[in-house]
Amino acid sequence: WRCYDSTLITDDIMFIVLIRSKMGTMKSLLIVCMFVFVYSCVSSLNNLISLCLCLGLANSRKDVVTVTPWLAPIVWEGTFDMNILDAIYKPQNITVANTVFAVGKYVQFLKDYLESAEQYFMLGYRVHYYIFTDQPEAVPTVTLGADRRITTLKIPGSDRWQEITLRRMEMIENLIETQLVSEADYIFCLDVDTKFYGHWGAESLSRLVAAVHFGFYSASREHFTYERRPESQAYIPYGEGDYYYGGAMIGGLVREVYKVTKTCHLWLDMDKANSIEAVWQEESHLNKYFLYNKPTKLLSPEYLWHGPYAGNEVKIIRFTQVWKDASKVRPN
Ligand SMILES: CC(=O)N[C@H]1[C@@H](OP(=O)(O)OP(=O)(O)OC[C@H]2O[C@@H](n3ccc(=O)[nH]c3=O)[C@H](O)[C@@H]2O)O[C@H](CO)[C@H](O)[C@@H]1O
Ligand SMILES: [Mn+2]
Repeated sequence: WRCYDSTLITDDIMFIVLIRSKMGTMKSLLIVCMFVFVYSCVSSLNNLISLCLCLGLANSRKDVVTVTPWLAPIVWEGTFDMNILDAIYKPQNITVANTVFAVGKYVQFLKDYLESAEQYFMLGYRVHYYIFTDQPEAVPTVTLGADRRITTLKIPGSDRWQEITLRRMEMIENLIETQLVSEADYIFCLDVDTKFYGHWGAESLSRLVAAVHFGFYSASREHFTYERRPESQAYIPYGEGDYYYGGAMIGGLVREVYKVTKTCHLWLDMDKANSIEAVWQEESHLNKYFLYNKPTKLLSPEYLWHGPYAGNEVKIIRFTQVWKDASKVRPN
């Protein structure tokens, strides 16, 4: 059952890429055919499916990097086959939790968020939205698909937007601890000032999933806006760092995301005790966490974009920030 382990699939991809670059196309094709034959004789059907996926799709995007230096896939349009992925994940009967916070004026984003999620997010899977808000009465009534439901959780408001965004770590940690360990398999924690515009499905599932921030996917690491003050727990020195990840998306197995939120909550508390707030609040801490706990899958900026128009490499927008006048919607 190698398909369940993304790193093993990646091994296969690397093997194919390696022989294609070392030999001519005909020779490598012959070797691949022999390999497929031997492979199919000795492996399960699932292994063969995994190999076919790699043969067909591994090199289909030449304009973008599709694998990290630690061999985690970076998900771009054209690098995966939904039929194969659904054949793997659907039989597992998984439940996907989705947390979203709508505090103060941000409740206005809920309608579009939920309606678009119902059109594109994890269709065909059991989805449970958990909406944290200070105004449960303002949660819109949205028609949900079969096997999809909403739980509204009342939380206090705040007069600082930074406090609202960074407190998400602690609240998600508590939710997982008290409920989700027994209620869900995977979780995605997303920003609410957003909208889905395209398919977001099982290709996004893995043990620990991060999204490459749209502003930095082609930037060099010196330009990443990591926290640079050594006094903060989020500190990352110049010369270190892999990618700059967006705070608007944390995903993965419930138990893995629990570790993210617990650790970041601890670091946020330590910073608070030292009267320091990281430059991008919990996003800075998240970047520190992912530097030392590498995500097993990265979502390309298709999954965290910043407007309705696609870019050069971004051929499809799946999930995007919506425009907001921060001075009008934030409390400070
Ligand atoms: C695209 C992206 O990666 N965005 C991140 C970025 O700025 P953003 O400008 O995207 O932050 P933001 O104002 O959207 O706040 C993040 C989230 O906190 C919630 N919220 C915030 C304010 C408020 O009054 N009410 C409320 O409910 C809401 O769910 C919102 O989506 O940096 C923030 C930390 O500084 C977060 O890490 C965001 O996820
Ligand atoms: Mn946002």
